[in-house]
Amino acid sequence: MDKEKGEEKIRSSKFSRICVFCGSSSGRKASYQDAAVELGKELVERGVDLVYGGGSIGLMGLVSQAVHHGGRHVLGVIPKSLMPKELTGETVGEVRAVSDMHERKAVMASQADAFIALPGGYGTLEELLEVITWAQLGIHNKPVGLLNVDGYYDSLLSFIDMAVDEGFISVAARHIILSAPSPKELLIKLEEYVPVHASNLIWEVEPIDYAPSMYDISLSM
Ligand SMILES: C/C(=C\CNc1ncnc2c1ncn2[C@@H]1O[C@H](COP(=O)(O)O)[C@@H](O)[C@H]1O)CO
Repeated sequence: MDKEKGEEKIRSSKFSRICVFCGSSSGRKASYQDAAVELGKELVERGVDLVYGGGSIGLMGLVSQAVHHGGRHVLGVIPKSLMPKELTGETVGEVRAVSDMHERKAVMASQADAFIALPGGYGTLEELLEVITWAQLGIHNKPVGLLNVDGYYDSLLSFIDMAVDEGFISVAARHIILSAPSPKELLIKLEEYVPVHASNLIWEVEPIDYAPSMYDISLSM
């Protein structure tokens, strides 16, 4: 059950909060911007809250505003040095200031039950690849999905398939990445995801303001 606007509302997702990585730019095609808004509305529809990198610029702004206007909680995690408004714009929802980019990623990851990457640039790719690597190492078991709007991630997926063929990524680790062309299809895949990539490693890191999730293997981030 999920309390929303004074009413009891049944959450139609098994996720409480999803982390979205996306461009601080809007991209050239309207379809990228439309997908960011559509993803935000889909999260609202399913009663899912958002954690993201803070800021109102680019696709980050569009997805966060869609979730906030739909009445769901938005948590933006921003390094103090990025907080001046000319860098990130006016952020909606709750803003948590952190000391650096490493802490930002750790907080975003610990606060989410799943990850979605919309189209984006270096920042998005770096955040995406880090959570995939963490899944491979068994630091978490949370689903990771690419919103492959208009085939934006086709060449990345082809590259990863090539890396599997060349023996640098295992077939099991390839299954960590889910992808779909629309938010609805992607969320269904994330909901149905069964982790196959297990690790026996025990991760012992100081927890940072940590709310454990059902997807965590150990208290790890
Ligand atoms: C660095 C400058 C402006 C960028 N402002 C950003 N504000 C908040 N978060 C950001 C910003 N730039 C990157 N991020 C993070 O990386 C991801 C997007 O990066 P991309 O390279 O645009 O894909 C995003 O998820 C944020 O976490 C002033 O020059």
